[in-house]
Amino acid sequence: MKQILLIEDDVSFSKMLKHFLERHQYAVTLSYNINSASTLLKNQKYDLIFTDLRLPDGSGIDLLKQIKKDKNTVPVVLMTGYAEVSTAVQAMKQGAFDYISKPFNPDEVLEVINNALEQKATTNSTPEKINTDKKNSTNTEFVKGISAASKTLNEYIKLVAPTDLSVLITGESGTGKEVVAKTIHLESLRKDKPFIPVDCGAIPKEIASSEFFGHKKGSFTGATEDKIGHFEAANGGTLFLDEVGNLTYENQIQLLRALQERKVKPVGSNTEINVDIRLITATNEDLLNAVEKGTFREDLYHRLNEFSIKIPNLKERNNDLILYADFFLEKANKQLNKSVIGFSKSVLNIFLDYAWPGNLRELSNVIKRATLLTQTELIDTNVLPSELTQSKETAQSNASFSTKENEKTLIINALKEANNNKTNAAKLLNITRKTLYNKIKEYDIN
Ligand SMILES: Nc1ncnc2c1ncn2[C@@H]1O[C@H](COP(=O)(O)OP(=O)(O)OP(=O)(O)O)[C@@H](O)[C@H]1O
Repeated sequence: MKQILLIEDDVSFSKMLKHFLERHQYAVTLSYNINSASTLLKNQKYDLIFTDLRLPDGSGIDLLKQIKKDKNTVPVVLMTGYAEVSTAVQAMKQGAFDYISKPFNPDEVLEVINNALEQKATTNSTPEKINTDKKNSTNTEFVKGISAASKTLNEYIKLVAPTDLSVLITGESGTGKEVVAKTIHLESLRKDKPFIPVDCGAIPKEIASSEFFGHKKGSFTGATEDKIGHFEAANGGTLFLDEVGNLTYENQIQLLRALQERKVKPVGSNTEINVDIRLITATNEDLLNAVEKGTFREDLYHRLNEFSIKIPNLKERNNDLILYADFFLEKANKQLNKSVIGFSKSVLNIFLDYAWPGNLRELSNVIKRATLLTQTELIDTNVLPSELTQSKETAQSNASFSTKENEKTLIINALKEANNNKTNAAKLLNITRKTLYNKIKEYDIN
């Protein structure tokens, strides 16, 4: 029988909860303050800790910190009053498994407990809940989306990564082409070798061969030192050529030759160097069109395009938006040393309605700026750039219905994604479980 330590100073409420849990086959030990809970924790192992936020001798967060300090991996769930939700969210950032706000719905309690115990069974380490769920095992800053478009993308990445196929990544600016290239590298057998990104659009054509293949000291004016080229630097690993459509015809020939022969010769050298690289390229222009126009070599195009991946625009993966917004907020908080908790409802609606022409990069920038400007716990509309709020105003007259519809669809999708698990669906939507329950009722979702 699973052991739960329940810490709650409201005697009648704690007894009621204890009976309820015992009826559901849990063994419950009661404690009314932090002091006695700490003693109990020293002497016995529990599977779960359920603690009130406010206790007579301190806060549930103090206890949580102590538990984490002792490297105890027991999941901690906080119970809060409605007004304390923001503190509870902070607690989750400190490693609490979840929080549940009073008054409880019995189903909610059981669901949270099941989730916490399941999590405990599958992990031996402290749960860094939100982030580990979203990131892949290689620990890049790659958030896996949950929309259908993202799922296909993730599937392609997973399939192609362990091969040595050349990958051509296409997608609009800011959709994450470089992040995907890096993720492929990190999920490949070459992950311990270098990943060398090169922006082909930024290399003047006169020095492109020296950049790619290196040069010998004195081989041309200005060559004051030997220089290692990108191919050699990437040896054993992955070379990522961004904006590959910008290469001149002559550079394309040199590149093709190096890829075919797997050898490079630094400018001014007589010796060829063997190179073993995996090539990933990216472009936001239509390379096939360039091939048709004769500005991009067809043989090189096929050499680069052994496998192609198209990254969807952010608008095509609206269901991922809140997930990404949450990720960028966490990142901005860390970078700016702030602790903004989330977004107001109107901001989320604006985010969901906006076209995001600059894709994930624009979302990231908007959130970083808003985080910097926010003096309260939530990002509100007053810190959004005018292009977002203006487009909302013009859209507002005919979009209020679609916003509600949007919300309902988002909730249904999140529930589907989470296999009907309300806790996980609420997390995907970045709302509390309580709000999710209310909305399920409001929209009459089964
Ligand atoms: N899956 C993802 N998870 C987390 N962050 C992401 C993801 N995809 C993109 N980003 C972030 O979005 C921003 C843009 O990504 P990136 O530079 O890879 O886009 P890009 O398509 O290569 O852009 P460009 O075409 O302008 O070179 C970066 O800040 C990146 O960290």
